[in-house]
Amino acid sequence: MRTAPTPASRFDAAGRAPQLSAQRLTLRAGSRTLLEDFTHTFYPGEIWCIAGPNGAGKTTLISTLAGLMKSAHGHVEMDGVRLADWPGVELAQRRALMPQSIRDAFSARVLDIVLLNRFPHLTGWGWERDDDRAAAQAALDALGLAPLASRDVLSLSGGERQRVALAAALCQDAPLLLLDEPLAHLDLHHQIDCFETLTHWTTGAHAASRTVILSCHDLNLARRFATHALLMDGNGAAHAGPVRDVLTPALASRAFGYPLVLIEDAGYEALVPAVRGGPASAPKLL
Ligand SMILES: Nc1ncnc2c1ncn2[C@@H]1O[C@H](COP(=O)(O)OP(=O)(O)OP(=O)(O)O)[C@@H](O)[C@H]1O
Repeated sequence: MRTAPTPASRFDAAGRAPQLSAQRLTLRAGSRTLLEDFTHTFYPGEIWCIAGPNGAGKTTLISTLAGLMKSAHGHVEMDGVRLADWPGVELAQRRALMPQSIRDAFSARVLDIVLLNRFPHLTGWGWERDDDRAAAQAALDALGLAPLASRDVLSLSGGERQRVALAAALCQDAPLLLLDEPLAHLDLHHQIDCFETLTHWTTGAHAASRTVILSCHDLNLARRFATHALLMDGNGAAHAGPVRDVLTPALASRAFGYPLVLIEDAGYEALVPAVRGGPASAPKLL
């Protein structure tokens, strides 16, 4: 989707102020253009799934939206201000990033690892206060991790460590969550728990202030739990919009280079890979 830049102060039809906006963003990796001239505004109350094939540029985009990578062209604004103009601590109070991979270099209790993400809120000598410890405990509770609070982080399984990383991002208490493959290593039950936690996090009293942008390879969970999707093809183009308008058989087949069909049963829908030589309903790739 390539659209003209819009003023950062633009409100949507529901009167919501933009939380994050990409203005004419172009992302490159070596000689490849991953995303070209992309302009889009993200509003509070939305859960965005960034989808696309391996190497399409999902991590690159999330890192750029977080202000950790420079774009080749264009810029990103948060609350109407360019990311580059935000002081570091204030930026960390406004957006939390969960990276794709975490490597722990030392032993530490799970609770203390989660508490590290309270750093943008610490004052004075930098010691955490009761409300910081309460925030860390609440984040662990939200993801069913309270029983692991005293465990050494080095002893966790891959899925447990992934959920602790998500708890740490939640504990940062920033209204914008940028999550790079938060479902990686999680079994189906915990993937759904994770999405339900994020849905709860962005609805109700918080719908006017909180946004989630995550990358995810499971198109069906995205169709069920995300409100919007951004589908990258890795060659510069992207489609952005309501999740069911974007993660369609036609658009997803083209982006992933494999025909997908949408099957429906008892009110449920699923995008599944077409069987080679199977029924003619599978879309032909253009
Ligand atoms: N320094 C670099 N030089 C050249 N290419 C790079 C460099 N860094 C990253 N890339 C390439 O940029 C592309 C986008 O990488 P990115 O990690 O953003 O993709 P992704 O969509 O998140 O992939 P995945 O689904 O595999 O996690 C990849 O093809 C990667 O090899």
